[in-house]
Amino acid sequence: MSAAQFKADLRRRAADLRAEAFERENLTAANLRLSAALGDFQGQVLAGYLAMRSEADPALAMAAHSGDCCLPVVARKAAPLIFRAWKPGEALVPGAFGTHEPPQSAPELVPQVLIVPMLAFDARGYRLGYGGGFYDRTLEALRARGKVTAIGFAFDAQEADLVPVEPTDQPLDLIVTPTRLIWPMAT
Ligand SMILES: Nc1nc2c(c(=O)[nH]1)N(C=O)[C@@H](CNc1ccc(C(=O)N[C@@H](CCC(=O)O)C(=O)O)cc1)CN2
Ligand SMILES: Nc1ncnc2c1ncn2[C@@H]1O[C@H](COP(=O)(O)OP(=O)(O)OP(=O)(O)O)[C@@H](O)[C@H]1O
Repeated sequence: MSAAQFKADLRRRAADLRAEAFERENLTAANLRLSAALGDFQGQVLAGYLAMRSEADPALAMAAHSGDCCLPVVARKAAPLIFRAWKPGEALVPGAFGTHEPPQSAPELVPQVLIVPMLAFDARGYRLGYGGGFYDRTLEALRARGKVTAIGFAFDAQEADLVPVEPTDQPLDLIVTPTRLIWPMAT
């Protein structure tokens, strides 16, 4: 089975596991842990996300961040995401794939630290998203420009033994769950 097929299979199972975890997990605890981790990045531009489906919602940690915040915007398919400035409570407009995004009038920002959503992760820091390759392309482009920190935010139940890896996959620098801070092991 190819990594891509295996990923598609894992995606379906991971979505079910995440939905179950979403019902029982404590997002306040998770956000406190995320906020603590973001303490090292005060004053830096933070990219968060607007939680969809059963994603762990980072809204509290975004609101507590001391520094500019932005949200991802799908500029086009098979391209890196762009980011537009946003503060909790500000208006959003409908975007691609059922997302919501800041309006075009919001300035484009280049994040220095990102909270990254996902379906599954492993202890090496590899992650599985919805399959668009958006965060992989985005992190590749940002890392080519300079220092950037990618923090995965997830429920513990989203940990997989080994997420299948393709050459284009960009690993996470840190993963925050309601109970743990995971510093990915070198591969
Ligand atoms: N909250 C959140 N915002 C985000 C992302 C995300 O993963 N989570 N993105 C991360 O990239 C970008 C949006 N990309 C997305 C890509 C695909 C799907 C999606 O629903 N895919 C379908 C399959 C669609 C198809 O095959 O045509 C699915 O998963 O069922 C959603 C968002 C930017 N904003
Ligand atoms: N930097 C890149 N350049 C070219 N193709 C890429 C790049 N990054 C990812 N891809 C391609 O995009 C496709 C989807 O990637 P993948 O399955 O890793 O997405 P994902 O991590 O689940 O999604 P996302 O990053 O949007 O949350 C793969 O076929 C991969 O080959």
